[in-house]
Amino acid sequence: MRGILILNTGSPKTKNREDVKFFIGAMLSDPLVLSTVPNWFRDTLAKRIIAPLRASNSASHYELIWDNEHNESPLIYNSLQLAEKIESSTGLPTEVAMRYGSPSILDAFTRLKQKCATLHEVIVVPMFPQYAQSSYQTAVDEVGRCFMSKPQSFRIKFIEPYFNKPEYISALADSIRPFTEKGYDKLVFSFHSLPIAHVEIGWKKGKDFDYVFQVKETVRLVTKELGIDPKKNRIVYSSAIGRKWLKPDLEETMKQLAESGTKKVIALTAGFPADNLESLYDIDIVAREAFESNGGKEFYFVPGLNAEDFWVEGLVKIISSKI
Ligand SMILES: C=CC1=C(C)c2cc3[nH]c(cc4nc(cc5[nH]c(cc1n2)c(C)c5CCC(=O)O)C(CCC(=O)O)=C4C)c(C)c3C=C
Ligand SMILES: [Fe+2]
Repeated sequence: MRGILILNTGSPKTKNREDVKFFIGAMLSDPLVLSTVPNWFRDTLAKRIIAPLRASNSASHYELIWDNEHNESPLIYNSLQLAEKIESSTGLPTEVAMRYGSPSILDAFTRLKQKCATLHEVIVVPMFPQYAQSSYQTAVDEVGRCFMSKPQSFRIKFIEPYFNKPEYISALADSIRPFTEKGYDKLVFSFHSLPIAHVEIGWKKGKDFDYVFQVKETVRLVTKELGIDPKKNRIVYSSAIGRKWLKPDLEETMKQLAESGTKKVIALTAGFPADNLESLYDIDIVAREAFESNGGKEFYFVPGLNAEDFWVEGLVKIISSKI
C-alpha cells in the first residue's frame, strides 16, 4: 500500500521565546538557507548570534497569530487538518512532517508504517508551489537523508513544485474570485523574498529551479483563469532579511499604493498553500497596517488554501498523477 507525507518547513513548538529561538537557530544553520556564510561559522552565527537577537521580536509576532484554541502554530494545525482530509479522501495513510522541528520526518515514517504494515511507497508532497533551495530543496534533501539513514521497506517519490499545475491555479483562483468579483483597485500577490544569490543559482540551472520565473507563471496563470486585468496586479516579496534580496518589498509597496491614492486592495500569498507567520502576520497585520495608516481605505486578505475542500480535491489530483 502507498502512503502520503505532507512536508513543510516547520514552526516553533510553542510561541515562547526559547522555542522560537531554537526554531530560528535550526533553520539558519541549514547551509541551503544561510548559504553565504563559511561552514565553520554558520552554526555559531545562527544559534548564538542571530537566533538570540531575533527571538524576542519573532516570538511577539507568533504571539499575534498563534492558534490558541488548538494550542498550536497555524502552520502545523493547517497541515494536520489537510493530512486528515487527504487521508479520508484517498483512503491512503497520510502523515505530516517538518524540515525543522516536529513532527519530524523519521517519526512520520514510523507512524505511516504503524498505520500500514504493507507500506511499499511513500509519496512525499512538499507544500511549496515554487522551487527554492531554502524551501523545496532542503526539505526533500532531508527526507532523502532520513530515508537513507536506515533500511526501509518502502520507496519514496517526490511531487515536484506545482506552480503551474491546473489544479493549484484553479484552487487559487477559487479562493481569490469572491474578493475580485466585488471590485478592487490592486491585487497584490506576495511571495517569500530570497537572497539574489539563491535566485541566480536557480536561474542558471533552468526553469525547474527558477523561483522568479515560477512566481510570475503562477500569477500569469491565475490572472488568466480569473479573467482579470493584469495591469491591476502587483508582485511583491516579504520577509527579506538583507539588502540583496528580491524586491519590491510588501510593506513598502502597500505604503506607496496608499500614498498614491489606491483605495481598495486585495492581498494574498500564492507561495504558501497553508497560512503561517508570513501570511497571517506579514500580510494580514503588517501590510494591512501600512496600507490603512497611509490613507488606504479597504484592505482584504485572501486566506490560504489550508484544508479547503476545493484544495484537497486539487491536491489529491496532483498526488494521483504520481501513482
Ligand atoms: C536566510 C533566511 C531565510 C530564507 C532564505 C527563507 C526562505 C523561505 N522560507 C520559507 C518558508 C518559511 N519560513 C519560515 C520561517 C522562517 N524563515 C526564516 C528565514 C529564511 N527563510 C526565519 C528566520 C524564520 C523564522 C521566523 C522568523 O523569525 O521570521 C516558515 C515558518 C512560519 C511559521 O508560521 O512558523 C516558513 C513556512 C520559504 C517558502 C522560503 C523560500 C521561498
Ligand atoms: Fe523562511
